Amino acid sequence: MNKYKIQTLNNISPKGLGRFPLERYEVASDLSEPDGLVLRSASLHGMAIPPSLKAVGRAGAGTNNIPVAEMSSRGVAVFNAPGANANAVKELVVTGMLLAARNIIAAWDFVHGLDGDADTMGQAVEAGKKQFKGFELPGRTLGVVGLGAIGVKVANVAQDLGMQVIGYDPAITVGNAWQLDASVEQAHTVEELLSRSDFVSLHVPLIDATRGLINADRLKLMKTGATLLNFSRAPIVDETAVLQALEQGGLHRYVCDFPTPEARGRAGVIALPHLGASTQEAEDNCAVMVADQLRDYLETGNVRNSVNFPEAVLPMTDGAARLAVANRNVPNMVGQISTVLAQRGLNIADLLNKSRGDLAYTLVDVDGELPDAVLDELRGIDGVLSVRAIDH
Ligand SMILES: NC(=O)C1=CN([C@@H]2O[C@H](COP(=O)(O)OP(=O)(O)OC[C@H]3O[C@@H](n4cnc5c(N)ncnc54)[C@H](O)[C@@H]3O)[C@@H](O)[C@H]2O)C=CC1
Ligand SMILES: O=C(O)CCC(=O)C(=O)O
Repeated sequence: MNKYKIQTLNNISPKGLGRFPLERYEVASDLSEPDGLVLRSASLHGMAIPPSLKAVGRAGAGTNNIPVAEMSSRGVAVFNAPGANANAVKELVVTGMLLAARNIIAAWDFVHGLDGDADTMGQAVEAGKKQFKGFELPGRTLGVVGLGAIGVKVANVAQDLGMQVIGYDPAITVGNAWQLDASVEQAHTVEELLSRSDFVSLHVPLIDATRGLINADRLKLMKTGATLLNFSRAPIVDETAVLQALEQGGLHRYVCDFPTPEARGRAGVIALPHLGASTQEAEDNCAVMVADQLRDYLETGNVRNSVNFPEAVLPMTDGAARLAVANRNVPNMVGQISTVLAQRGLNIADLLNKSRGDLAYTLVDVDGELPDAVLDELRGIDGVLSVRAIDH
């Protein structure tokens, strides 16, 4: 049996990579003809996609670094690790609110600039500290844009800290709505949320609809002295407009995880080096989750937590050979697939067909073996994107 080849494009937690058994997998950062890629923030945009590729595992949440539509058109499944780093981001958002509220960065810099003996330093501390007087969180309003895995955790912890919380997410899932503290209030528009919040925290994916979500016009709606936190992605915020709002005194702080040359060192900007998911726990959780999902997909064809393929789980039929076909979601694809199998005298023992948007996915267990000629014939059907016999 051939080994599956997994290429890593970033440092991936050994705990996750350890889920690929050595007798069935070769895992390396440098190998040819990979079956699967595992990555964090490495960009696949513009990269040549090897024809051998069957699956991509994003050990994290955001998939804007992956050309998902192109992967779909090649029948390549893309997986991520929903929620696996959400607690890490939540903790950094709370840190960000406190850094902003208590003027910690400026105070820290002030202490670094002190010199002299203990008495001199003590006097400077007591004289200087008044410039860093902050404010407390209870009673302040936090607006959370995007109530997914991270947004819900941020909303709930802020509620626990005594804050008023309002949230905006027109596509909140039922599962996330169940997780949300009942006291979190719904904002009906981004504008309403911005105008009512002392802190605004963004937790949306970078997609066309969220690019530039926070622009000059919307910044004008924010309360004077409010703080904006962006732990989502840089382009969700119009940074030029944010820097202007800081300079004009409308905005108190901009806390973000995405430093740029323009923002670095500017008054009011607290920029961190994309640290949201950088905890041992989150790195382990993400790597383990995507490794398990990739293994399941490669070894059984089952799909869990894909961002482009439908969820598809079919127990393996004993003694059967499994076929996995990704195709365009158009009529008569299952009919054509089963006709080819019937013409080749292959009996279908079990079948699952699921669709998601423009893509459909079919798992077929057939009695006996699946000759290569059958796979080639299936690949020739108009609308078929990828065909795989599961090697088990
Ligand atoms: N700084 C860091 O290290 C990290 C950053 N992230 C970023 O955070 C984003 C969110 O992560 P998760 O919460 O795990 O994702 P998620 O998919 O669980 O939640 C995203 C939520 O945003 C909502 N949404 C989408 N468009 C919206 C819009 N226009 N207005 C309001 N809500 C909208 C969705 O309905 C969904 O509920 C990721 O896509 C990624 O870009 C995620 C993890 C780590
Ligand atoms: O892997 C990382 O550190 C980045 C995490 C992230 O941005 C994400 O999960 O979307």
